[in-house]
Amino acid sequence: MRTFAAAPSVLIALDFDGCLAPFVPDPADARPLPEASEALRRLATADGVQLALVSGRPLEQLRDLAEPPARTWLVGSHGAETAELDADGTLQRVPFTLAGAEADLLAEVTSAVESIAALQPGTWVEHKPAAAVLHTRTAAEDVAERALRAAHDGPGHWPGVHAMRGNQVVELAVVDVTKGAALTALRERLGDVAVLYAGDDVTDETALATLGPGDLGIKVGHAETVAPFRVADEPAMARVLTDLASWRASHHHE
Ligand SMILES: O=P(O)(O)OC[C@H]1O[C@H](O[C@H]2O[C@H](CO)[C@@H](O)[C@H](O)[C@H]2O)[C@H](O)[C@@H](O)[C@@H]1O
Repeated sequence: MRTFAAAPSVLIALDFDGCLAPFVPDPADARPLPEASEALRRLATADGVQLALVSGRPLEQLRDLAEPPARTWLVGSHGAETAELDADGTLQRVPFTLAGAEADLLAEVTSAVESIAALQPGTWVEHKPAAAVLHTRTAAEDVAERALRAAHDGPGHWPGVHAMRGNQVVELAVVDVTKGAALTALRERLGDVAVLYAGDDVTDETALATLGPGDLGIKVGHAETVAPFRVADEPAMARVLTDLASWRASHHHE
């Protein structure tokens, strides 16, 4: 981490749920830990540091829940949407629209997933610009597993549909995106930067897999990973960001 902190120019790219924000039953209640938010505020004003949040959340939701510092890059919907946050909180979007056929497919997928949720008590459907997400955190374990399998093996296998298992969710997207491809595009846009990426979920593995020499990959939690480093949970991740903010500040003054 000290070597990374000493690089002239760094991109610190972070997953949201399960990395900055602890899991909660209602996704609308998720918030970053205060220590993580404070560290991001310090990092945002440090020389040579760029910040990015890379999330499965739609962009506006990510901005409203995470309240990131101005000039933070936001990647939403697992990479389908990208924007930079202005000083006044406006999203400067890299354009994204669904093609007509994708929009039709999304309507069909949404209706199929709604039918599954209607049969499995405690499950519900989240609607995103390019995906429908079946949530099962508030269902009994056997019901959750049945619902996830039905969505994954049913509409999840339709041509043009990309199924992603997440933490007690399955997301069916009508565009072929990954956090890894989005992180690579962001790195190309920013030029010569060392990249720190941290995340907890399977979807974060595509981003962690893009990292190379000079970068820093951190897995949050106990799941299998390609990342060389690991922290136990969200509070431990917040401490990493706090240390990084301090080291970055002291390195700058050396
Ligand atoms: O890429 P992320 O920032 O980690 O977002 C992934 C998904 O996060 C949300 O769902 C997860 O967090 C919820 C709130 O803690 C929890 O209730 C749910 O079980 C988790 O899977 C969000 O609702 C999804 O849209 C994101 O794709």
